[in-house]
Amino acid sequence: MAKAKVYIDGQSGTTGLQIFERIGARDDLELLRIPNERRHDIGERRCFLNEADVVFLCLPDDAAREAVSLIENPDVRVIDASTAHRTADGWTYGFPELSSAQRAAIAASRHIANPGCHATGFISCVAPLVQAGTLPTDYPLTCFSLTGYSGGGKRMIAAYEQEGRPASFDAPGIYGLTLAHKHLPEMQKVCGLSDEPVFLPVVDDYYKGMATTVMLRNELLSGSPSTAEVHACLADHYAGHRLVSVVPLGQNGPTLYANELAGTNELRIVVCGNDRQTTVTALFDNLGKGASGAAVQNMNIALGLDETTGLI
Ligand SMILES: NC(=O)C1=CN([C@@H]2O[C@H](COP(=O)(O)OP(=O)(O)OC[C@H]3O[C@@H](n4cnc5c(N)ncnc54)[C@H](OP(=O)(O)O)[C@@H]3O)[C@@H](O)[C@H]2O)C=CC1
Ligand SMILES: CC(=O)N[C@@H](CCC(=O)OP(=O)(O)O)C(=O)O
Repeated sequence: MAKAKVYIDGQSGTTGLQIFERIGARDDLELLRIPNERRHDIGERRCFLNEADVVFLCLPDDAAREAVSLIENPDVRVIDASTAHRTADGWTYGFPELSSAQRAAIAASRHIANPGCHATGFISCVAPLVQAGTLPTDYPLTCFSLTGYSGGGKRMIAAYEQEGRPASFDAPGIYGLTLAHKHLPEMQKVCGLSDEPVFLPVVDDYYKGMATTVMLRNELLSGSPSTAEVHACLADHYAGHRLVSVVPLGQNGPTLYANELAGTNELRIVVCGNDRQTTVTALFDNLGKGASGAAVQNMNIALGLDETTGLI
C-alpha cells in the first residue's frame, strides 16, 4: 500500500515540531518537508498543501484560514491545530473520546479541527456528565486551568526564557481576565451548554503540562449524585479508551501537579470531593493530548490506523 503523504504547515513552530517528533521516524508515512527558507512562500505552500494526503496546520488562525483557501485538491485531509475552525460548519471536532459517533465522523472527515488545550481539559471533564444527564446544560459552570508557558507558542517561550525577564514570570499569572478566552465557544458548543463557563486560565513558569479543574455542587446536579457516582459516570464513559482514563477514586496524591503528565499523549481525570462538592480535574500535556498528540491521534483515525500509533 502507498504511504500516506503528510505535510506540516508551520513545521518549525512549537506544535509543528512536536508533531514531527511523533511522526518523523514512522515508516508508514511519507513526510513532505518544505525547504525552511520557503516556509512562508504562498506558491510553494500551495504545492505542498495540495500534494499531501494529510495536512497539519500549525499556524496562527489567519494563516490557517489562508492555508485552507489554498487547498484545491478535494482529497486532502486537513487537521487544523488553530482556533480558526473549531466551531465552523463543515468541520469535525477532533476529540474522538466524545462518542463513537464522533470517532466515526473524524474517520470520515476531510476537515478536522483539533481542540484547544484548555478546551480539551474542560470538555473531557464536562461532556460525559452532560451526555449522561448528570450535569444540567444550564449549570453555572466555573473552571480554572493551569498551563506551562509553551502553550503560548514560540513568542511566549522566548519571553519566559529570555535573560532579564520580568520578575513577575516567577509567579503564576492569571490571564483571560476579560472572560472572553478564545476556547469558550468550543467549550460551550461541544458540551451542549446553554451558556459559556466562567473560565480563568493561569500560565506558570514551567514548560509544559496542564491541570484543568471544574468545580461542582452535588445538590445542583441531576439526582444529587454522590462524588463516587460522578466518578463512576466518568469512569464508565472512558472505559476502554487508551489515551483518556479516570484515576480510581482516592488513588490520587494529596496534591495534583500540572506537569504530572508532561511528555505524554495521555489525559487522566481525577475526581475529588465530599459528596456536597465535587472537583473534576484533567491532567495532560498541552503539547500532547492538548495539541500535537491529539493531532496525530486524529490523523491515525482518519487513515484507518490504530489511534495510538506512534503515541504510546
Ligand atoms: N502551543 C500549544 O500548546 C498549542 C498551540 N495550539 C495552536 O496551534 C497553532 C500553532 O501554535 P504554536 O505552534 O504554539 O505557535 P508558534 O508560534 O510556536 O508557531 C507558529 C508557526 O506558524 C508559522 N507561521 C506563522 N505565520 C505563517 C504564515 N503566514 N505562513 C507560514 N507559516 C506561518 C511560524 O513560522 P516561523 O517559523 O517563521 O515563526 C511558526 O512556525 C496556533 O493556532 C495555536 O494557537 C493549539 C493547542 C496548544
Ligand atoms: C499560555 C497561553 O497563552 N495559551 C494559549 C492557549 C494555546 C492554545 O491552545 O491555543 P489554541 O486555541 O490555538 O489551541 C491561550 O490561552 O491563548
